[in-house]
Amino acid sequence: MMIDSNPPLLHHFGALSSPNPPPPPSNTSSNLKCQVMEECQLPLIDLSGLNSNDQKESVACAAAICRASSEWGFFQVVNHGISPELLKKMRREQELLFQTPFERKSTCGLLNNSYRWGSPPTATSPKHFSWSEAFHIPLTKVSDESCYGEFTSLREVMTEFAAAMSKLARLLANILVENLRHQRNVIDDTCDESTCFLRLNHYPTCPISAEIFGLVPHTDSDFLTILYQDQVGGLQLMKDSKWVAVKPNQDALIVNIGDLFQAWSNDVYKSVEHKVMTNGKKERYSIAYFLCPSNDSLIGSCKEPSIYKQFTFGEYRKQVQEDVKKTGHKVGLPRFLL
Ligand SMILES: C=C1C[C@]23C[C@@]1(O)CC[C@H]2[C@@]12CC[C@H](O)[C@@](C)(C(=O)O1)[C@H]2[C@@H]3C(=O)O
Ligand SMILES: O=C(O)CCC(=O)C(=O)O
Ligand SMILES: [Fe+2]
Repeated sequence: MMIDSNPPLLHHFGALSSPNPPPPPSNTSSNLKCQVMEECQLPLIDLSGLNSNDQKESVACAAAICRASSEWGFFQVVNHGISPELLKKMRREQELLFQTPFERKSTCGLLNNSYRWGSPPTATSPKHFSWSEAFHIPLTKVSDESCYGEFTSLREVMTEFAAAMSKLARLLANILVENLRHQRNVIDDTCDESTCFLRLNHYPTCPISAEIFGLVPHTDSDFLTILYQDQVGGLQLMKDSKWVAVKPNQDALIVNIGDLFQAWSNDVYKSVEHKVMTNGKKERYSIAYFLCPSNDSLIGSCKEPSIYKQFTFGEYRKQVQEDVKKTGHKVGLPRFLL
């Protein structure tokens, strides 16, 4: 019997689509507009500017971060302080992890039992289905020996990787907070090691159609996300009401603003919708670091009049989960408009 490392995506997708053969996900109006895909270079920011002795240069670098967060909600950073060796080691461990037989990944308690595939499990239509698998791990569990079984080297590398991503995420988030001249340090007050997440994503090749989602369109529910992707491509984001494809850059990490920074900044920083499209020939890997606060953290606007009701992060997550369960998709911030 052949042992498969991939989850039964084809079987599950087929069951959601009828008649035979399965059609691609039905196009929303915004998807229809993107038949000819534009590829974009995200704003590229060299973080070595932040350490410059020339104050003008460090101020300009911080300003570029804030401008991109407001105009694009997305940017890429080079000279980010995470060594290429560590990134390479992390990718190798990620590949080995996902090559583990599906039965084992999904049942043996690996990484805090955080394995998921084709999510959400409640998807009833192809347009809510994600052709991917992931481990979504709370940072508190990253160094926990009991989460790894025989994957001992994964633990060592992932602990180092998570620490480096945390440091970078905090650096960027604090620049964004300071830019709005806010007194309280919202990041240091609400986020710590125990509240953030690391998500290891794997997008197996998809033999059906390039119009199937690797990850359904969504915004991230955090303050900000740092993404380490491979060179395959497939990430797309909304820019000026059009889907544009992100051109991979092997020296860069991608940063995107999440819903909490949009709410806190009263729409100055933008949490932009993004998605991943599948590839028929090449599998794809990425890792996302989510800078999240504790569930009881109150998120309110840093200035008046506020566009959104105040909410705790716990309330926000609950609402997202309820919406995904009921409607198949995340509604997000519009639920909290005043
Ligand atoms: C299918 C879904 C799971 C997800 C919410 C969503 O409707 C869309 C994308 C998913 C995502 C990706 C980023 C974060 O990991 C996450 C917590 C989020 O806010 O959107 C997850 C959601 C999830 O895994 O529950
Ligand atoms: O894999 C990617 O490029 C994006 C992943 C993502 O959006 C997420 O994990 O929230
Ligand atoms: Fe995302």
